[in-house]
Amino acid sequence: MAALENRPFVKMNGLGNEIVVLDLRDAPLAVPPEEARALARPDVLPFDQIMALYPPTTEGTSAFVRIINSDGSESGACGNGTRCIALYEAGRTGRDHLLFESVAGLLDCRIAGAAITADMGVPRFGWADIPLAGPVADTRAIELQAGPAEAPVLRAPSVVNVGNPHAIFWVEDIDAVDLAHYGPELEHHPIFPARANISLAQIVGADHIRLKVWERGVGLTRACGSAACATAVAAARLGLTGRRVTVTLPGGDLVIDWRVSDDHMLMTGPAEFEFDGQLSAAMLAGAA
Ligand SMILES: N[C@@H](CCC[C@H](N)C(=O)O)C(=O)O
Repeated sequence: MAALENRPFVKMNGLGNEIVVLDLRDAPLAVPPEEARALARPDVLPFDQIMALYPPTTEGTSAFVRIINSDGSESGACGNGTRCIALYEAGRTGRDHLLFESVAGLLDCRIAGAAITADMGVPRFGWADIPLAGPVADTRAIELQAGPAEAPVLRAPSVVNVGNPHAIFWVEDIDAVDLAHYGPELEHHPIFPARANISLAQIVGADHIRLKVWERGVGLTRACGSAACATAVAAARLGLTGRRVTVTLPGGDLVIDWRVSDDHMLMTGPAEFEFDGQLSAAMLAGAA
């Protein structure tokens, strides 16, 4: 019998980032990677991330969340999924202030109408924090490029860890580069021992960035909240923007505020319920 058979699920999305919430607080089972991969098939229950909720370990928090990509790998952060679990838990409890634990730290979420703000913590910039394979002097622009050696299409990304690793390539026009082509090679580049989420970022103005993301363990997605945070802080570090920006992704806008008082990243955007159901043996075997 599949581990997750008969478990209820809730399908949600955050700006089109496809999220499945699995509330495992009453039966804390690990999510087997092969069951996640089977479920993610396009004809079964396609998702970008599973947000699996486990019993909390700290008083005052609702749950310990584990984040599973569609390839079965685990991540430390998922911004869009965080807003989804905040909305899910608000629906259960009627509360508008929710706290979750994650491997990357505490996630403090507040709901005000359609706007959900998640405190995504403090970014890390050290090469070993990203992690990179070896020391680099300045993580605002590292020596990495893609495309022909004599005329690279992408070069010198900023790298940031916001609970998960991100590389951000600054380009004139995000629509002029085929991210689906370069994403797989860059995600798996040996400079990133834990792989990385790969973004193309276009500075529109001091308070506006356009962004496309190739997510580690998933591929192209309509939105990535942690990439929006990573890009906002990387842009501010380079003096390309201020500390509060709107990030426009294919799925819509997020507002990122890199708070001056404590360097926490506050991400604001929507989340939506779609439908719910129960996982069957067939689904967990990859059958529609
Ligand atoms: N969709 C997410 C990011 C999910 C994790 C990522 N693919 C990784 O492996 O680090 C978001 O909204 O942040």
